[in-house]
Amino acid sequence: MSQQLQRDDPTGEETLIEVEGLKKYYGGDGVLAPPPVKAVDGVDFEIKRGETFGLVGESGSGKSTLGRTLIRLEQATEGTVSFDGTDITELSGKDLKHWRRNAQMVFQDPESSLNDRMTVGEIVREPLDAHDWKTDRDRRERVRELLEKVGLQEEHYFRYPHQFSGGQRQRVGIARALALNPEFVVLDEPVSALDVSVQAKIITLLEDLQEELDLTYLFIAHDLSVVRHICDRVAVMYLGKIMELGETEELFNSPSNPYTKSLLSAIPRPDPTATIDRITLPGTPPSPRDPPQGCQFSTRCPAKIRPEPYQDLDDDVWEAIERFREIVRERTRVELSITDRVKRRTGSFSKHDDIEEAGADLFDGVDGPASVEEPIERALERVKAGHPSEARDMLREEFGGVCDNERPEHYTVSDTGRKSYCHRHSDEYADVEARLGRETRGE
Ligand SMILES: Nc1ncnc2c1ncn2[C@@H]1O[C@H](COP(=O)(O)OP(=O)(O)OP(=O)(O)O)[C@@H](O)[C@H]1O
Repeated sequence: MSQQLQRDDPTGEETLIEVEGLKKYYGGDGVLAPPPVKAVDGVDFEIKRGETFGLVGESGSGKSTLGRTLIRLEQATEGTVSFDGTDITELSGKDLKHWRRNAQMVFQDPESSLNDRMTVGEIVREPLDAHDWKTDRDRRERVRELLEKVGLQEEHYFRYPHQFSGGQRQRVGIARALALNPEFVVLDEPVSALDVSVQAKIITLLEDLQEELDLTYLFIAHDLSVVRHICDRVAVMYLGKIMELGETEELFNSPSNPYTKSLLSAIPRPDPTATIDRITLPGTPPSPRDPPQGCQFSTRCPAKIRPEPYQDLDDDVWEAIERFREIVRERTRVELSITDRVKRRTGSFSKHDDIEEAGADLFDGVDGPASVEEPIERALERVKAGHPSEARDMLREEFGGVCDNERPEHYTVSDTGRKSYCHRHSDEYADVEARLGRETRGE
């Protein structure tokens, strides 16, 4: 049942960008370096010509990095990005410079992305100069034309960004991005920094420009209502991975992935009597330097699959185990000083002694079988001795199921080709709905 995301093309529309196995890691070079930050950790998808493709997810999930890597502002660590059939991760020198005209970016914060010492005319003109575009006179003419296109006036040419409102500055940013007539534009939170009334105007402008200039957009956003309004398809990211990808309305109306469900359940609804249960995620997202071994979402997933021996364990006990594992994982993030390490070696380490209390709080009044107590006790001792990573691994071995240990596949979950990254879509397990329904009904 597994397929790569880019293989299916139910719409038959033309592909502009095809992404395969794309990874972008930061750091991690050298023997003594800490592990790399896995900002984008293996994504596959395609963007159709003329569409607006949305990218959503919590802060730090890798959206901006993915956008930047698609247009070669970052060099991919692994994988390919084909633009109209050319693998742009391989381009260099003149070929890269020439290709850059095709793909541009509009940034979130028009305040800091525009050089305050240059006039608006100079800012918009800069890419034309850099690419030696036609003559001086043509460039000036082009800038005037662009200012008009984005709703600014000719007299704005000689003004400076600080003389403009946030919305006007973003118009300048858009004019600059369009200067070289790109086919593809990455819009990285283009309206997040603006007042709501201004947001609507900029969104309308972007839609009009798309229509007029046949643009293809990658639209990165936190605000899900804006995404729902503007995007044809959406990909939901978590910890460098695409959790679900599909047509916007369908994905918003009937999400399949537990992460998408929890993300969408947090949107305030116009009808307060609507019976959508809010899913509150426990814990914090793991560090992208040390992502979970199995599904990226496994440490917080409300639909996580339990291992066979614990299928019938009391829910309260299971919940306490999961929370205890979270606390132990948090301890693995604590950096130890040299003194701490010496103390650890001499057996006088006490920094993590409070784990005892946390464990007592969690398991107090919870009646678990001896088979649970014993591994918890062993883990407590390892944490206290200053080895939380060992405790974490022991706990995973004992209580970890398929979600903790194996990366899921992307399953096709609808007739339109929507994909979701979750073990529960396999026939072997109860589906997400069944599990979350049970959870919210308190069964
Ligand atoms: N140049 C860099 N060097 C090291 N780590 C980086 C760099 N750029 C991004 N990261 C890390 O990569 C991860 C993904 O960051 P990214 O900015 O792509 O996420 P995001 O989803 O766009 O978040 P936000 O919505 O806050 O912008 C984060 O952990 C971030 O700290």
